[in-house]
Amino acid sequence: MAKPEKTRKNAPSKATPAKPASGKAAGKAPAATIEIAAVGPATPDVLDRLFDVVESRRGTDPSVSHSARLLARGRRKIAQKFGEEAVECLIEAVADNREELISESADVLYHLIVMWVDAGVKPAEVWTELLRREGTSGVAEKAARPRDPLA
Ligand SMILES: N=c1c2ncn([C@@H]3O[C@H](COP(=O)(O)OP(=O)(O)OP(=O)(O)O)[C@@H](O)[C@H]3O)c2ncn1[C@@H]1O[C@H](COP(=O)(O)O)[C@@H](O)[C@H]1O
Repeated sequence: MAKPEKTRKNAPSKATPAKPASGKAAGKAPAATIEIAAVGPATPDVLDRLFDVVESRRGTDPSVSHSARLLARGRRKIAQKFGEEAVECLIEAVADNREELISESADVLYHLIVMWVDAGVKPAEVWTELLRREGTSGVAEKAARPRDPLA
């Protein structure tokens, strides 16, 4: 049976695009900040805040918190949900559905954060790993790996 549409799907986006760059910034990639009406700027800080909220839900009433419900169901269920959301995300990417890709991406990030909470991984540990990789081309990193003689 087809699953009912998720409540968050196709919800009207509060995001409005940042103003076009001008002057020195023109031509550069857009900054990782967008203005959200009545909420404020959306930056990667939102992921840290989301982590704190999800972590605070651990052990609370699953009837009022989806995070509490997922955490109570355990690692396998959490991993399964993350996998499902990742597949839904890639389907929208392949279909070139931009708005749905944004919505599914948010689902993926939320479920990834639930997985971090369950596994005891802190966002700062992931940010540190990303910073460590910053500036190293993936091509160069792959070329520097020890070669597998059986490959
Ligand atoms: N970002 C999210 C978020 N994204 C998706 N979802 C929920 O994830 C659920 C996914 O629905 P599915 O039908 O795929 O999953 P399911 O209900 O587990 O179904 P089954 O697969 O078990 O049958 C929906 O209920 C969505 O609303 C989220 N729930 C919560 N958040 C954030 O987490 C915060 C805390 O939420 P609560 O823990 O619910 O208080 C919220 O304030 C939000 O910021």
